Amino acid sequence: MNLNEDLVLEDVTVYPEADRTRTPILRGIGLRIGRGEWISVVGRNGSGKSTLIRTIAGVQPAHEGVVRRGFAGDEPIPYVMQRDHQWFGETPREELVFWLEMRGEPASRIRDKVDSALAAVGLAEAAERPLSQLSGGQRQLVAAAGCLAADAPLLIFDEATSMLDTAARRLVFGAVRAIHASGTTVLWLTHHQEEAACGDRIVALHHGSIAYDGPPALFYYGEAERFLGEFGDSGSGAAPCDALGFEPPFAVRVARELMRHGVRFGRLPLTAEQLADEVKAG
Ligand SMILES: Nc1ncnc2c1ncn2[C@@H]1O[C@H](COP(=O)(O)OP(=O)(O)OP(=O)(O)O)[C@@H](O)[C@H]1O
Repeated sequence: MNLNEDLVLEDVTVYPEADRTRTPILRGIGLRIGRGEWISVVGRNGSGKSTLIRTIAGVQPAHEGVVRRGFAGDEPIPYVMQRDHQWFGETPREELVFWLEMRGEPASRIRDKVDSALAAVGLAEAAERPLSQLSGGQRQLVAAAGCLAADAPLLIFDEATSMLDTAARRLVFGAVRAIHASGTTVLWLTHHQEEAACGDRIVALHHGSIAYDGPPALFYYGEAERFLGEFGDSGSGAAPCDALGFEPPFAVRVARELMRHGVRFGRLPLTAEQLADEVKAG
C-alpha cells in the first residue's frame, strides 16, 4: 500500500452482472480521492451510489477503465451499511475481537486495538453490554469501530444513518467527525442534504455518471457571484443541487430567501450555525 498515493478511478464502467450488452450501472466514472478528505456522495435512488462505493471498497470489479487503489491498498475495505449487518459477538468487545481474530491480528495486540477503537466512537462504557440492548446508532458505531480496529484506510458509510432518528444520527455523525479530525478519510453516502453539506466535497451521481464533483457551496448556491448578484425570482436553476432535483439544506434555503430580499453574505452559509454567524456578523 502506498500511503501517499490517491485512490483513483479512471473512466470506470460497471455493468449489471458483468453483462456488457446491458445498460451500465456506472459509466465513465473519473474520481480521485485524497487521504484525509471527507467526501459526501449523493444521488437519487438507483443512481449508482452503492455500486460506486462497492467499487471503491474493492468488492465490485470495474468492467472497463482503471482503478488505482493507492492508499486504500489491495484488501477489500469493510464498510458500514444502512441495515444491521450480521453480528458474530454478543457484545461490542466480542464483536471486535472476532473481527480482529478473523483478520489474523496477533493476540497480544487485540485488546489495545479493541479498546482504542471503542473509545474513538465513544463506546468505551458500553463495551460489555449486550448488542441487543444498544440503540441503532450505537450498533452502527460498533460497526464503525470494527472498521477502525481493522485499520480500514477509508471509513465508508453507505446511508448508514438513514434508519436512525435525529439523536442517533447526530451521535454517529459526531463520532465520525471526531475520527475524521484525526486524519481518517471518510466517504459518506447520504440522502440527507444537511449531512452532505458538512463534507469538504460533494460527489453527485446521476444515472450512473458523476454529475457534480466539487465544493458544497458551489453545489448548493451555484456560481456564487452570479447568485449573489442577480439571483432571480424563481430561485431555481442556478445551482447543480437544483438541476439534479435535490432540496438544499434548510440553512441554504433560508439564506437564499434572505438574499432574494437583498441580504448579502460574506460567506455562503451551509449550516444553521454558519447562517447564525453570518446574521450576527451583520
Ligand atoms: N446486480 C444487478 N443487476 C441488475 N441491476 C442492478 C444490479 N445491481 C444494481 N443494479 C441496478 O443499478 C442501479 C444502481 O444501483 P445502486 O444500488 O448502486 O444505486 P443507489 O444509488 O445506491 O440506490 P439507492 O439509493 O436506492 O440505494 C439500480 O437501478 C439497480 O437496480
